[in-house]
Amino acid sequence: METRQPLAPGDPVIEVTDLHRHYGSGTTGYHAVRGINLTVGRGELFALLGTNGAGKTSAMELIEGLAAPTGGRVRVLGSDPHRERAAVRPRIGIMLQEGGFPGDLTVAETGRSWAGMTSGARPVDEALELVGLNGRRNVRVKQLSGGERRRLDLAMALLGRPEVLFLDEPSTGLDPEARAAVWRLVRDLRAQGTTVLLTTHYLEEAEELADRLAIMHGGRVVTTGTVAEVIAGRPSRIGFELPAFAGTSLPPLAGAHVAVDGRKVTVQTPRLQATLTELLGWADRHGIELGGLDARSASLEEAFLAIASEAALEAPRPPTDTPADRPARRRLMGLAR
Ligand SMILES: Nc1ncnc2c1ncn2[C@@H]1O[C@H](COP(=O)(O)OP(=O)(O)OP(=O)(O)O)[C@@H](O)[C@H]1O
Repeated sequence: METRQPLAPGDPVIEVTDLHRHYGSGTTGYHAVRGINLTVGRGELFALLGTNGAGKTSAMELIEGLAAPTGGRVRVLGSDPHRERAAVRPRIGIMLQEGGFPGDLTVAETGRSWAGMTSGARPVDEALELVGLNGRRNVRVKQLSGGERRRLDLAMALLGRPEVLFLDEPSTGLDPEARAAVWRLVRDLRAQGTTVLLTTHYLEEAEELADRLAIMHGGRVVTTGTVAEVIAGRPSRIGFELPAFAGTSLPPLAGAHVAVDGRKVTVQTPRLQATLTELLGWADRHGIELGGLDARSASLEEAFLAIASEAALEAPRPPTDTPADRPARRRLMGLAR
């Protein structure tokens, strides 16, 4: 009989040490994952972000056990997910970027055939209900909209009632309402103790959901931490337009960086409140109206763009031809037609 190690909240569920992935060999080979380290605790939602081609999917596949690493070590629920996949697979759920389920099967038939390959711990109807697809049970997969297919991919990942859920760009192609519903579902699953590793291009999604995140570039993790930690130290921004005849020059704004483009002014400052107070006091004293005044703390998006452009100066260049890696991924899951 299967024995499950009881895990306490926060116990490491995913442990990745010095992970490498190399595709091909010689001059045509490419080192896509270059020594990443990360740990995800039980019930934690960790988001893997990065520029296109940063190596997120390549790393995810190794952590999911779909491929063997070139170097380094992965442990999921204490086991090697590739070599000990029979032990790990029933306890994890994987939502691929494109599920690739046969188009001629109906939603319910897809659920039944996929349930046969999982522990079957969650009934098909319950999984379809969770993603709002119960009303589409008798529709063929090829007749589903892109967003509905995405939700079917998620429902299939939930069938085994997984302890660890891997979500590869889960809300791509979803309308705002469906995206909000997926976020609610992911939050509920996490609240029930499910550990989630997620890749996304939507920084808002990471901001909404992630307990911690890592930003990858050129196969490496360039930054990791909570959203607040990643944003910390990034300057806030004040933008406004001066009137045609301001009649006086801007105040010194200690510690801030000021860029003037015609009448448009952008101020970057590590001390938003102090700089804004100084600026508004100056405008008030001189009777100057600051047009379109906008002051905001650094967002994850700004932090991401700054980090990515800093990292791009040092990162290796990827190959120019795009390999057909996604079909390979479906094949690894046993889904290719
Ligand atoms: N099968 C393969 N053979 C050779 N190179 C590959 C293969 N699969 C991926 N790569 C290369 O490895 C790099 C990382 O790709 P990967 O798909 O992991 O990045 P990603 O961060 O998921 O990108 P995206 O955000 O665009 O999905 C890319 O330069 C890609 O071209």
